[in-house]
Amino acid sequence: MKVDFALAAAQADRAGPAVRWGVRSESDPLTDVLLVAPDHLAPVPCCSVTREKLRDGHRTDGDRARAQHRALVEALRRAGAMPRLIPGDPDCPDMAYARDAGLMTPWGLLPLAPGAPHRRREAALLADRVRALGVPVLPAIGEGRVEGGDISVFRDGLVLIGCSGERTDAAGAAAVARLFERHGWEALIYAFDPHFLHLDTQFAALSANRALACVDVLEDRFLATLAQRGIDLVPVSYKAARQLGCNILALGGGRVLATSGTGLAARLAPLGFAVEEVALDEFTSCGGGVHCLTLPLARVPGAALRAATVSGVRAGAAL
Ligand SMILES: NC(=[NH2+])NCCC[C@H](N)C(=O)O
Repeated sequence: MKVDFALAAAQADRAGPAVRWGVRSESDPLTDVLLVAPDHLAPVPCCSVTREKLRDGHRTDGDRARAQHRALVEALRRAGAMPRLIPGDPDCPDMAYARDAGLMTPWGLLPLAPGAPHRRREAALLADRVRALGVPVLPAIGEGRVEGGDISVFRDGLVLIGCSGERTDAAGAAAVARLFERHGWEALIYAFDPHFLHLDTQFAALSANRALACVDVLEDRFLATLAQRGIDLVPVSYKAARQLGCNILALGGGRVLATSGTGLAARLAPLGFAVEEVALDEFTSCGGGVHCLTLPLARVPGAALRAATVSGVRAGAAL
């Protein structure tokens, strides 16, 4: 699935001024989402899950990865979100994890500063490609290291920032916190061990007051802080989290996309969530799931109706 810049620009033109770029939460209805084509996906021994898979003989099957990615794109489209697919780069084997090199804020895309050396080039590439879609791009983060998998723009006024010291360090976390605090948001920084890679492998929003959480791994102080903010947690085991079972994407209105095989659909149905599962083992074997593969560009409160009404037009313009 090759996508070039001319096509990206055409997508931008057809989207027109109707798109309200920006994300104020992890669970408002998702209307526009960026993905990076996985043509150059390869397992890099840069995180615990991938190291374990390589030890067990895993090799990426490119055709299978592309087919799984296409199914993810289709699931997003069916859910009323417009997928924007940009090309990856031959020197960036992890760039399909679109979440990590940039952060969509309420004020535009913030190019980040990945801590993993092999991912550093991604930030500038992503920023250029996102700009070509017509999305406002902010000045890049100036200090420290930050990856998007560590940031949860949880709900309007509250951002959570994971800080392992490796992918995201104290200076980078503080720089992101300052940006949000300048706009009157509360920013909470949570320090954890680099073994767990990113905050989004242990924690992900389901709604404005509920999240999936690997409670065995998250520290009690952080769990208490979440409880004080009125956030209820649905526990996920450490084994499930290693299979990216925490790494879900809330679509808004109680709809959720998850990696298949995690049993979340049955667990979340009684809580009123409709979970669609997508097979993504080519990607989970390289350490990332649905949340890592998607970078929301626009979430619009109350947009479900709009997405449903115009989905024919929007789908026609996508990809
Ligand atoms: N947001 C995420 N959890 N991304 C997962 C990225 C996985 C990738 N192999 C890396 O280690 O960088």
